[in-house]
Amino acid sequence: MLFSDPDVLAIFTEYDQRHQSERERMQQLPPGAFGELRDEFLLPIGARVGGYLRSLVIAQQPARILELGTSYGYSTLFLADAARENGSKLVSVDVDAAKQDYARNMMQRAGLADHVEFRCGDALDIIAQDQGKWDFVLLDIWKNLYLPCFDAVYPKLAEEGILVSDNMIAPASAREAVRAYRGAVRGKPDLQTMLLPIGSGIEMSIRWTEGNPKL
Ligand SMILES: C[S@@+](CC[C@H](N)C(=O)[O-])C[C@H]1O[C@@H](n2cnc3c(N)ncnc32)[C@H](O)[C@@H]1O
Repeated sequence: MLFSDPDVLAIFTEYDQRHQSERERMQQLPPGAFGELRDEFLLPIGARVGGYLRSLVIAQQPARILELGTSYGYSTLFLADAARENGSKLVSVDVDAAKQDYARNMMQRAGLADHVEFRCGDALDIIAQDQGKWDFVLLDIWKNLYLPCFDAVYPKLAEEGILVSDNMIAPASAREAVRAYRGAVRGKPDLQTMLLPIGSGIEMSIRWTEGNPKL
């Protein structure tokens, strides 16, 4: 079972049902129509990645978690549930206020609202405005923004902090942006990085700086 709390599980089931019906709708769209409609869809990380990230966060116990790309709150549900378990602070960022309102309502109904702070605005501005370090970052916004977001968030990734990015394998249309992102990540000598074949492909990068006494 993904969630033991029945209120959280009920909200996950709602997301899952919406996702199933959206998949059918997506398959019926005429070629080229998706681009204009993409904000109507959840575009979620999926249950396997969500479950993996929830376990990872509970195991790592990050003090501060940053989610770039709230959308309607599907991935937020997994991170907020883990944040509650740990007493971590989760900040979730999206430029679309209506989607965040939906996500906020879902987190309230799940009983997780006290464990998420929603920040609405451009991810690059919000990253720049926050002076603290991040112990866990989920990067899941539009793929052309992966590289600038990485450049902005990398200096703020804590020692032993984990950066996870979604869509490293699919969709194929994101490949070019993903390659540029992966190249930049691999250029940083203090990041250890692994591509995991889970869901649409996630990459996990951990900061281990030379001189860390654990090395
Ligand atoms: C793929 S969706 C996120 C899906 C979500 N993580 C989930 O699993 O349900 C990408 C999101 O990035 C947001 N986004 C796009 N450009 C942005 C920007 N410049 N700043 C912040 N969010 C942005 C979009 O509004 C969209 O909701």
